[in-house]
Amino acid sequence: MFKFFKRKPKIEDELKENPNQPEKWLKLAEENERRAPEALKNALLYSNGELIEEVSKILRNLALYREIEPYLTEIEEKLGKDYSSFLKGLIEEYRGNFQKARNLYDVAKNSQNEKLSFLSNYHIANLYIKEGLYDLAYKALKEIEDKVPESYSFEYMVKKRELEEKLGIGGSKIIKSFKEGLKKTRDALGLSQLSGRNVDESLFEELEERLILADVGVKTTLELIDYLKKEAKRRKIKKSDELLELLKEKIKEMLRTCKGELNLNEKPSVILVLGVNGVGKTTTIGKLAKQLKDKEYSVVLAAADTFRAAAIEQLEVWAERAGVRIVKGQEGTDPAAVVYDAIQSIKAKGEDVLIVDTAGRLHNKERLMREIHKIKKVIGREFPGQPAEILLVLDANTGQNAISQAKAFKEITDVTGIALTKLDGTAKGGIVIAICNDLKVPIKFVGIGEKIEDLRKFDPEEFTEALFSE
Ligand SMILES: Nc1nc2c(ncn2[C@@H]2O[C@H](COP(=O)(O)OP(=O)(O)OP(=O)(O)O)[C@@H](O)[C@H]2O)c(=O)[nH]1
Repeated sequence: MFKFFKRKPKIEDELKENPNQPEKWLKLAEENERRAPEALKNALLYSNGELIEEVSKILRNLALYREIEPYLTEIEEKLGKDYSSFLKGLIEEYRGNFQKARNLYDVAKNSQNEKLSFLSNYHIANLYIKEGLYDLAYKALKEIEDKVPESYSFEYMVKKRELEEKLGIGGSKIIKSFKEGLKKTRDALGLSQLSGRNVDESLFEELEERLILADVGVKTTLELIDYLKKEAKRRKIKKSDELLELLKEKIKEMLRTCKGELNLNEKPSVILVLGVNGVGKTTTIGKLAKQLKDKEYSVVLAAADTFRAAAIEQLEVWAERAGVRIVKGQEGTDPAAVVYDAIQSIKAKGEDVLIVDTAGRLHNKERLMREIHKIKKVIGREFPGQPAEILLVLDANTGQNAISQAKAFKEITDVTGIALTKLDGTAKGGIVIAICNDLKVPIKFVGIGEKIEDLRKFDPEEFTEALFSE
């Protein structure tokens, strides 16, 4: 007997019979692209909005943004403005109108439907990421961290972790002491007081004033303000928070060009340290010696600032503190002779790093120039191509003066890196941006206190975040 084979009813027939099967409308949308827009609309309506996540995924996969538009009015009437705004947001995002999309998601993000609220914030965060506004993206993600649906949990976690990496937060990347160290500058800049304002001429003027007060320097300040004005116009930025985000990312971009590792590729590596008296040269040498020793380098100091006995003694104190050897001469000894002795000594003992302290009398430039050239010659004769690093120590408190000092030293010798001290004691931390932008010399270290551990490798993200974030 032939069993009568009942043809499996087509989805359409089943839905004709009973349209209230939202999952089936989804399936129809996936199988029949021509009917997909109407099917997605029905899936959404018959599920009373619960299938918004699945509907938006199919909409995105099939790029049916134009085709869904005719159904938005009915969706708004039956489900509400939050749903139609979210879908319009998807359409604008697809078209690359990020600002418009964000405004539409803003309407949907407070929806009663937790999933719709999550999706709207998630899309807002993604748009901020696309525009490089990482802090705002992170804030948007943080707002929804307890609303993440299972289907998004991995993707959400990865995105959040990536942002934490970019922003250098979480973990101990922005160390407390560093943030404290920059408190005076952060307070002086007072950028958080500019939050929630409209973007207008008075805001730009106030921002300009604060940047100059923090010693960013007129040239760099005007460059930054000019950039912000152009970008605010191009991106149609209305709120100060987005503008400040842009400023932060621009400063990071600027400072990244000044990031540099200490050059220790040779053995031994000779580091020549320059700087006028009082900037913190000896202290910085002590801190650096300790840091390198902690990294298993064997370090020797050469007291080639023989002009004053006090300088020799002071270096001895720091050598003691850091637990490293020191080679010195008598007060008044030829500095190059001290360096020669130090070189013979480390050649005999096979140490890794020689840090040479030099005199800091810039007022007698001719003499200083002769001294430094002679020292460099002795070093170069013994170790061709060295010194490996010529580190100029500048005092952040001296503000724009530090720049003229740096320019003077650059006339005497090439400078391969800067150590900027006393950032903790100054409200003029903006000098870091000015030095970077004016001198184009890598900033290798910043000093943030008198203690031996108060020397940080310069990290543009860490520095900028510490300037901006409370
Ligand atoms: N707050 C603070 N003080 C610092 C920092 N670096 C150095 N100092 C202080 O600045 C003063 C001068 O430091 P020195 O290392 O003696 O400066 P120098 O360049 O060697 O000066 P001379 O010894 O005269 O050659 C000292 O009191 C240091 O403790 C820093 O990063 N923060």
